[in-house]
Amino acid sequence: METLRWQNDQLILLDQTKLPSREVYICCTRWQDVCRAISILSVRGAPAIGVAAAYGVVLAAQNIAARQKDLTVAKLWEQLIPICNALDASRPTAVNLHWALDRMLKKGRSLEKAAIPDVISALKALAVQIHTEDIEVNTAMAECGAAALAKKGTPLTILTHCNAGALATAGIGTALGVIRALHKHHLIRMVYADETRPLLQGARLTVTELMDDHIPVTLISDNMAAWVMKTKKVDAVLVGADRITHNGDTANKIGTYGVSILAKEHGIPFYVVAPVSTFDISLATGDQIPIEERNHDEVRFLQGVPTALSDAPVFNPAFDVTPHENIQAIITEKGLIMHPDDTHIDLFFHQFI
Ligand SMILES: CSC[C@H]1O[C@H](OP(=O)(O)O)[C@H](O)[C@@H]1O
Repeated sequence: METLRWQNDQLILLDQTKLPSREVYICCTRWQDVCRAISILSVRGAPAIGVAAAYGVVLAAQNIAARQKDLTVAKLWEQLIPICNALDASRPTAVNLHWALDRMLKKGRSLEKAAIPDVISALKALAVQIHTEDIEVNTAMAECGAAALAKKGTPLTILTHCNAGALATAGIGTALGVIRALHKHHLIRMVYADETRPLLQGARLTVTELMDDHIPVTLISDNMAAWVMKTKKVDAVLVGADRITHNGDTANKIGTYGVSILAKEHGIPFYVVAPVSTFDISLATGDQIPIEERNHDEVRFLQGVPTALSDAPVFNPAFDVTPHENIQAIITEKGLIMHPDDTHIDLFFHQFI
């Protein structure tokens, strides 16, 4: 399975809403196709949607240039800015989406004197670079995380929430990347994967990824996490992230905050695995992170089967925020930030960024 591929000036996306039963690919020829795929989670995961959105800008630029023969660069940007805004608004929480679009816009602005074909080529090259960077960053994070966790040298039991795997990125994943690296060194005893209601990214995606890689995995419902921590000697919790603020507060899939409290209660270290592009240090604390609220039917139905009355009142936040005090370390491609807080994050960015 390939999360996304740029081929013949089109973006091919694996439709994750159809997994695990069907492996269906969507061919995106317009930016609107990408916008819709992001909003309905055909493509999902903070890093993956950033890469997809970058290609969405290329599709828009290609189509505008093909339709408008006397196009100037100024006119091209006049039309691309609202398109970037629409892509940015498709999912408000994951900051990688915003950073990728910001890089595309900055590249465009730097080419105001170039010929249109050169602008299109430069945008395509940058989107490919953003794609390639994510693959490389995943590998670096995996090695960094595995080195930190392998200290004891004994196989580990891990609990994870949602899907922070290859299906959430362009590479081997963030949290699942670390798990893959540990498995390569025979250091995974078992991975307990929360099903992650309401959209079941854990059951549908994480379990599929780990079984495909012959990594020991056990699917649990979300309400089993506490009992698994108490009875199954969990060594660590590993999760991904969608946005990390200056003090280390971390937005991730709904349910992550609760898992962090359970981990604290059981004395289990809780790790966030995220690339530097997931940090948004312009926000001081997690209560400033925009939390996406999604369609209420996502909670009223399970895979199309009603589980509540059609007019049952619903609250459906797609993310929650784990306070930095609950996080043992943030694992990035540049190294670990132990006990993340303002000071440690400032030190990290000063040293590495
Ligand atoms: C590699 S981090 C992916 C991150 O995104 C997921 O959310 P969604 O499936 O709604 O895109 C979840 O928060 C994961 O941790």
